Amino acid sequence: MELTLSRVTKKFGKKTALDSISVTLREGVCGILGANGSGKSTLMRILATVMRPTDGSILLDGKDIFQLDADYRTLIGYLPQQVGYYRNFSAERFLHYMASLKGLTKAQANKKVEEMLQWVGMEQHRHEKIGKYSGGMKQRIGIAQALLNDPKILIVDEPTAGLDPKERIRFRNLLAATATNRIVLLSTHIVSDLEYLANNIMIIKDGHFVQMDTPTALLKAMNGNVWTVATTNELLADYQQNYKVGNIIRRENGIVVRLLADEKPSRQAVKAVPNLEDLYLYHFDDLNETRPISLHQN
Ligand SMILES: Nc1ncnc2c1ncn2[C@@H]1O[C@H](COP(=O)(O)OP(=O)(O)OP(=O)(O)O)[C@@H](O)[C@H]1O
Repeated sequence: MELTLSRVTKKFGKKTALDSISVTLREGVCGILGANGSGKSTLMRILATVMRPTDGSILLDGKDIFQLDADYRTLIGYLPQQVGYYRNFSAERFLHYMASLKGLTKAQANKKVEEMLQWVGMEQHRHEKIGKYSGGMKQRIGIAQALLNDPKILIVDEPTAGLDPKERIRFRNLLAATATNRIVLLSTHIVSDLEYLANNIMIIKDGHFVQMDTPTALLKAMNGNVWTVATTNELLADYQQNYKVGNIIRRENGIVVRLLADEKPSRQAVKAVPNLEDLYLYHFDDLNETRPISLHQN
């Protein structure tokens, strides 16, 4: 199965949210990595056919998804960033409602709702109202509804935003278990979501396609660009001014800075093994703005 995007463009008035994206997606998890506002949700909405592109085409095995229409929609599962849950519905009622919208028969729905409630560990909460659920519980019901029709293409938009670490890991594990024999598209700006999950990572920036490759290949390309440097408080500002700086670790006898540089930034710098945070920092340069630098006290 192949989903082929050719020159997919989306404009909102003068704003170009997606600019001529061409890429082919195959089975496995593809993580779409981009800073806030880079166009991830727009791309997901278009792939879910909630929105049409201004230009370009998307073919599923050679057929236009908008022409396939309902035949395409029966193949997809979509968990949007914001789900309009019915707060007064219980999980069980909500899943039955979604199953009927997806065209499952009563017998199919009974079987699938039961299976999903158990799979996401919500069987004990099935009669409670969704309005009372935690963020993580809502996301588990969200992924359950997306999988009711056993979709061949699963689209999940920033599913772990706002979840606590335990729920995030739980959700990631659920997603990992769904990845065989489907195209799974997962948008995120949280790199750790992709570490264990993604077969491929697509990087988009300001609506542009930057690159797509396996995490291993993306990290290999950064070999020799990531360094750690033991320094002092006084010299820290210099490094921050001249390099993209990631984690700063404070130790009793000084500071260790992780930074990106094409060449050895100082005599005492030591080459580090690149990780996905470095990749994010390399492309987006806004680690310091979007997330506070973690100050580990050793
Ligand atoms: N309906 C809309 N009308 C006007 N502009 C929009 C609309 N939807 C998105 N945009 C703009 O398009 C750009 C891409 O937005 P999009 O929501 O796709 O980004 P994103 O990467 O998903 O961001 P986030 O991580 O914050 O959700 C942004 O500049 C956004 O303001």
